[in-house]
Amino acid sequence: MEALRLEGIGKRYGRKPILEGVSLTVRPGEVYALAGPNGSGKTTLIRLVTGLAFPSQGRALILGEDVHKTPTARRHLGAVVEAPAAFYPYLTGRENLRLSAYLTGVKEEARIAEVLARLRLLAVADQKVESYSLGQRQRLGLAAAILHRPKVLVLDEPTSGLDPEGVDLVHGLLRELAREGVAVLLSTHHLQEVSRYAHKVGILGGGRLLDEVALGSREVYRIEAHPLEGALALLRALPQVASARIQNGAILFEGDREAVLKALLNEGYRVEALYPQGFDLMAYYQERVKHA
Ligand SMILES: Nc1ncnc2c1ncn2[C@@H]1O[C@H](COP(=O)(O)OP(=O)(O)OP(=O)(O)O)[C@@H](O)[C@H]1O
Repeated sequence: MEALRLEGIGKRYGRKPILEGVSLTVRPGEVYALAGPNGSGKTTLIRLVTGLAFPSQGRALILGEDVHKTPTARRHLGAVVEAPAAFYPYLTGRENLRLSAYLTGVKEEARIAEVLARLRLLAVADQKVESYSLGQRQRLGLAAAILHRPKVLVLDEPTSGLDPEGVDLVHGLLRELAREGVAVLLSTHHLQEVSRYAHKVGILGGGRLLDEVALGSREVYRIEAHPLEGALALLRALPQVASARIQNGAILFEGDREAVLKALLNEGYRVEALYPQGFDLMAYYQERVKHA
């Protein structure tokens, strides 16, 4: 079963539709990254998923329970939505986590030390939060979110405001948590970094989920064929080709290379090279958003 399921969820503020009919699923152990230009609705979607906003349409299910109808649905959820998360400034990091532990029913003190260590906060654990840097607060927010070992973790731009070391730490942690079976949904503007370990990327634009890219399953090839424009038109007409475009004097295409080669040679095109190419998520994203 999916850990997180959105069914046609949407939000309007007054008469203004912000999001419409967004459906997606995140399975245990999967990392789902939400991307989209500023104002495309990433934060709104995350607020809907975490129950901070009420949907105008559709529903959000965590382990099969409706977030907005069943208060207990959120017991499996860990989240950082407003970053950095709010803490009592006059308490230490450890004391703040003790409070979160109490509220979420975590009894072991050792678990607090464990998450502090995991977020590399042990050195400042007994300092008041008011003395924390922005990055330290961000990491404390994540520590509080994972304290009760949630099965679903939802994060709004978890790496914003972090230094490169902090960014690596957070990506490493999310990758590990996914390996441990946690379902992770995060929003990000850092597609390149996230694409190294995310399983799916959802692209938001114009209030809708424009596309979903399953990473690791895209077969992309570069082919040098002449004449180029005619070859591109031919590839685009082939049912075995999902997408094709020109880049630096060659065609990048996604699809069945045998079928492409056969079709080009049959039509008398000159093929000089054909080789696999890593999927360029950034270029794909820009293309997708441009035509939204
Ligand atoms: N409470 C609200 N009332 C009215 N409009 C809102 C409200 N909250 C968000 N919006 C509008 O919804 C749209 C989506 O905003 P949202 O913050 O979800 O986008 P985002 O993709 O997270 O943007 P960014 O990348 O800048 O963080 C924006 O046009 C914003 O002005």
